[in-house]
Amino acid sequence: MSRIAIKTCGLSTPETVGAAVRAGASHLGFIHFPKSPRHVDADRMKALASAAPSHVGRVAVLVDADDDQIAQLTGTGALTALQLHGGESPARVAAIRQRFALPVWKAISVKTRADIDAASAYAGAADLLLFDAKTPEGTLPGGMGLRFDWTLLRDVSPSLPWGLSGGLSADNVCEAIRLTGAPLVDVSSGIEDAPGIKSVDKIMAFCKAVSAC
Ligand SMILES: O=C(O)c1ccccc1NCC(=O)[C@H](O)[C@H](O)COP(=O)(O)O
Repeated sequence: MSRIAIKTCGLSTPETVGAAVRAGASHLGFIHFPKSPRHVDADRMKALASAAPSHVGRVAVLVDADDDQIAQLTGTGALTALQLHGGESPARVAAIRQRFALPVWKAISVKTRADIDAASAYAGAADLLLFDAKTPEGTLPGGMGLRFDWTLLRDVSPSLPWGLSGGLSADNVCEAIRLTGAPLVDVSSGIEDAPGIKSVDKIMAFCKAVSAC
């Protein structure tokens, strides 16, 4: 496994889960958001997550989900974390973390340095911040293959564990890590042939690139 943690996100088949595990991903991400081409329903998510070995993190990605939706995914031990990728406030993040007793990752949409600075409001509420590119109004809040200006993270010491996301691929991930010092990288579009269609070859290439950085 690479010294940099890797989350391969938007997995929806046993084949690509297996490939990510073999390639050395530290975390597997599953999207539960019907508007996404990567959406998996609760039963499928639990089956995919349960099939992964216990040393690999299994993260459910949700967008402004209510407690009933979250309850359908949790409680079986299949998941190890919840990633909140909508407009959840610090208070809502803290409430979800307390009610569901799972670590919570909060995605932070970044366009400017102010977006990064404002993420300190999640200290004490979230367990990890995932800095991702801000996406255009009316599109998906993540998984768009867009990157932000990585130099915005220079000289930043986030108050929480953190990761970098948005527009990463095997070709650019080492530059991203060099510029930001990210301890965790998250990828979706960069390991796909088309939205929602993961590529085993690209999963392998991404993880190999990270471990060679
Ligand atoms: O991937 C999706 O379809 C998605 C939909 C709604 C909310 C979040 C979503 N993805 C979250 C992720 O963690 C992605 O890996 C992250 O945004 C990076 O995506 P990409 O730029 O495509 O690598």
